[in-house]
Amino acid sequence: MNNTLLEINNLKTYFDTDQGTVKAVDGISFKVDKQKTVGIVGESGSGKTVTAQSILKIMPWPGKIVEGEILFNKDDGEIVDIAKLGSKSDEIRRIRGKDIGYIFQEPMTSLSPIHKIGDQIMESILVHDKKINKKEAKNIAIELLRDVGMPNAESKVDNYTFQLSGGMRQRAMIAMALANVPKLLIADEPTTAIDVTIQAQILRLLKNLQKKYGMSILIITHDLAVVAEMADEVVVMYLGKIVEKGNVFDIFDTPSHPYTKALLKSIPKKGSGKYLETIKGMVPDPFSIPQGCEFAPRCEFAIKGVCDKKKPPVVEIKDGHFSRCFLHTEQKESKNG
Ligand SMILES: Nc1ncnc2c1ncn2[C@@H]1O[C@H](COP(=O)(O)OP(=O)(O)OP(=O)(O)O)[C@@H](O)[C@H]1O
Repeated sequence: MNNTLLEINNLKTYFDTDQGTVKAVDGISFKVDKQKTVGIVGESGSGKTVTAQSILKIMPWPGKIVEGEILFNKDDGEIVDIAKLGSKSDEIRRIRGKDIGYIFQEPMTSLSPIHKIGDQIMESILVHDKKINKKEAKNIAIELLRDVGMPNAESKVDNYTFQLSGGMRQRAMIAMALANVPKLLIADEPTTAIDVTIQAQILRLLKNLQKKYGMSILIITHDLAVVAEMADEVVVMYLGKIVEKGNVFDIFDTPSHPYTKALLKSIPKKGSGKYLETIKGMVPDPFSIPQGCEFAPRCEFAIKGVCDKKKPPVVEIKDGHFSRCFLHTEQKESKNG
């Protein structure tokens, strides 16, 4: 795992509810290499957020990791399996605050309304680094706020969240996530709640900060345009499973899975003035998963008697480019079974 920061193997996170089991994440595997960006895309309900929550061990009740590994490569070369850590253990608290930073769609889930933003950033630094005193921590907080493009960082450090605009709150949350220079930044729909001009600024900012701090980023979005802009590697999820993964060129230039192709058709083309094609049908109810390929009921290429009957194999189309689809094996032998 020398060059790999995070390696997820066959992860399954299920919710046992009164109505049945929701297999929110159902056997996914992917890697995040050092200083690289991986984008996870998929429609609502595909399991993107639960994947991020599993990595941090913050799944809402009754979410539970039932199988698989989440291997995290620590500084000293030690590998920790986060899947095996207790959600309240000292180790996961250290990893959450120090090694993995996270930002969400809604800043108020990680910012407190009753403390000054500077105090919140300082607190996070002081908890994890006993050698730093308060004054130094405040200077780091100001520097971080400058880094994230907060105007008048010296005075904003003493503001409460209600005194900030939406874009500024987003920046404060990013500063907070970066407080301890994490090795991995998880960004779950980081720009969905803010307006389009600010979105582009925030994405550019994340890229610059990645260079400055040498971080890896795991970005979660339903917006393929964001992935095209940010990601080196792309993971496409549908109903808890990875249907296709590969590098950003594989996915955008030679997409293979019908679901990825359909998602790509739904991206607006600049200046084309064309209406977007939406993917027909709806994501199935998690309690009535199709017997065969999960996407078959919506797939225009589905083969009757095959795709609606059995689960498709994962096929490696070319080095590092995988697709979970019968269309590959119907014509040629699967390399991966
Ligand atoms: N607390 C919970 N109890 C039961 N099921 C849950 C819970 N949280 C999430 N799920 C289910 O897990 C599945 C995956 O949800 P998840 O939020 O990861 O999807 P997503 O791809 O992030 O979608 P979105 O883009 O809408 O956030 C969904 O079927 C969802 O209903």
